[in-house]
This record gives sequence, C-alpha cells and structure tokens, in this order.
Amino acid sequence: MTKIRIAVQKSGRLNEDSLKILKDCGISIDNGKDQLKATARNFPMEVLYLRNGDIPQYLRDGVVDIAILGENVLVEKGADITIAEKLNFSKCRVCLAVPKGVTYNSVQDLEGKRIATSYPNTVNDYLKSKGVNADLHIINGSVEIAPNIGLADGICDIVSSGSTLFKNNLKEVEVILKSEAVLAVSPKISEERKQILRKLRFRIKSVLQGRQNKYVLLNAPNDKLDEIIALLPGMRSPTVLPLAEEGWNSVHTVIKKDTFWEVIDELKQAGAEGILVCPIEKMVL
Ligand SMILES: Nc1ncnc2c1ncn2[C@@H]1O[C@H](COP(=O)(O)OP(=O)(O)OP(=O)(O)O)[C@@H](O)[C@H]1O
Ligand SMILES: O=P(O)(O)OC[C@H]1O[C@H](OP(=O)(O)OP(=O)(O)O)[C@H](O)[C@@H]1O
Ligand SMILES: [Mg+2]
Repeated sequence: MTKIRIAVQKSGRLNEDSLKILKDCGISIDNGKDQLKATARNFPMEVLYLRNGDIPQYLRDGVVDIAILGENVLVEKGADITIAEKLNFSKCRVCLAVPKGVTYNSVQDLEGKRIATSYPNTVNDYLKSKGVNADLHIINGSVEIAPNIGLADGICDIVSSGSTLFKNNLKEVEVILKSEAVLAVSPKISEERKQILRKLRFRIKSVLQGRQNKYVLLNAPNDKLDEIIALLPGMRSPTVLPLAEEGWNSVHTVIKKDTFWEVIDELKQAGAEGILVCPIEKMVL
C-alpha cells in the first residue's frame, strides 16, 4: 500500500506539538525510543524524525513528501517549497537586535556592522532590500551572546517572549519575518500521495478549527431570548431547545476562542444563566 512520508522534528521545540496534531487527526504512531522511523497504525503514513534544519533539503529531494517545520526554516533554506497549512503553534519572529545602550534609528545604522546569525540568507535578503551592507558571522546557537563577547555589533535570531534578548542586554530593532509551524510539501510528491495529503489536510483543518472555537451552552428566559441570540455569532444560527421548566430555553452555539470571554460577559448581562463552555475536538466546515 502507498504511504505518505512525513518528516517531523526529532527533538526540540516542534516535536511534541507536531506529534500531538497528528494524534488529534486520529493517526496513531508507534514510537520506540531513539527510533528514527515509524509507521502509522491506522493511516497510510510513515514518519521520519529529522533535524528541523535538514528538512528543506529532504523535501526538495523528494525523500519525504511532506513535513512539519518552522516557516522561518523554509524562508531561510526552502523558498522553493510550498506551504499547505499553517499550524498555529511555535509562533515566533526572526528579528535584528543590538545592545541596549546603542543608539538605533533605522536599519541604515547597520551599514558596515558585524551581525551574528544562524539565518544568513534571511538577513542578507532583508539587508539587501534595504540597501545595507553588513558583515555576517554565521553561528549555529547561542547567537545572543555574540555582542557581549565582542564577536558582533548586532544579531539576527528567533524571538518569542523576548526574555533571551533581555537577559543578554539586547533590544529588538527590526522584525524581519513572523513564523509558525507549517505543513510543507515536496515539489516531487506523486499524484497517489497527493490523495493521501488531501485526506490529511482535511483532518488538520478540522482539528485546527476545533482548537480555535468553543462550544457554548446556556439557559435563556423567553423574554431575553432574542437579545441573547443577537449576541451569538454561531456557525449558522444557534440551536434553541425548550427546557423542562416553562419559559426557559437551552441555547447552543460555537464561539471563537479568542472572543468568548467578552461575549460571555455580555451574555450574563443580557440574562443568560448556567453558561457552559466546552472544548471542540473537531469542527468540519
Ligand atoms: N523561542 C521560541 N518560541 C517559539 N518558537 C520557537 C522558538 N525558538 C524556535 N522556535 C521555532 O521552533 C523551530 C525549532 O526550534 P528548535 O530550537 O527546537 O530547533 P533548531 O535547533 O532550530 O533545529 P534542529 O531540529 O535543526 O536542531 C524553529 O525553527 C522555530 O520555528
Ligand atoms: O524570546 P525567547 O522566548 O527568549 O526565545 C528566543 C530563544 O529561543 C530560541 O532558542 P532555543 O531555546 O530554542 O535554544 P537553541 O538556541 O538551543 O535552539 C531562540 O534561538 C532564542 O534564543
Ligand atoms: Mg532553538
């Protein structure tokens, strides 16, 4: 039977969430310790555990059909590779930073300066687009230390909370790109495996939609029903069912995760009672 080959980060920041999304898609993977290859039990899929930074080349060569990796790695090494889905985890940005005490007005201030980074192509393209020439020092980790040890005048690296920059006395001065985990596709994927990819993308979309929404149930008295319904966005329109107690209704709907606290306040004020907010496992639109 034909199987799709997916690359997942072997260990690091993407590993756990990548395996979690596959699991939430109903795909069971048998994982032995230190195993570099695994087969899914209930989906035509083979999983290869690889370094995030090596994945663009594997996609390009067609050694793997698809992969979960950071978008920033594709910008750096895989501009020719397409993104099928953005996965809404491992969100970060690739930034330029300089020592806190340095005066910085614009990117032109980096002219002739030394910049330490693990993302040379990304920095080069950015500086080139701004007409700035700088001297890049390529290092693979602990980039933030470079200005403190006299190796560079500035850095370009991943920033999330900003705490690594803060601890190293650096300030973020430019955001070059924003990144999140993505599902990327090899340009060499076969037609047969594209069919499997279609099934996987359908499942991923349903899982992501589910994660972004909440199922809300509440009780509403008859005289407040219209006002309460007007506050609810809902997939189509809310379900309204009569309660055993005369004059009351149970209202069911779906609300975006990032807006429900505000809506719930308004619902309470409008007279809603017994509000339940439940997670949604999958949501098929
Ligand atoms: N602090 C962070 N917050 C959120 N996402 C991050 C952060 N640091 C890195 N990422 C994202 O996670 C990806 C993997 O980062 P991680 O540090 O685990 O691996 P790596 O050392 O870059 O790669 P490799 O697997 O090749 O060793 C990055 O490419 C980026 O997309
Ligand atoms: O803004 P923050 O929340 O502090 O995150 C940013 C830091 O996280 C990443 O390093 P990581 O911890 O992955 O270590 P690594 O260099 O070994 O990959 C990145 O390279 C930064 O150093
Ligand atoms: Mg890292």
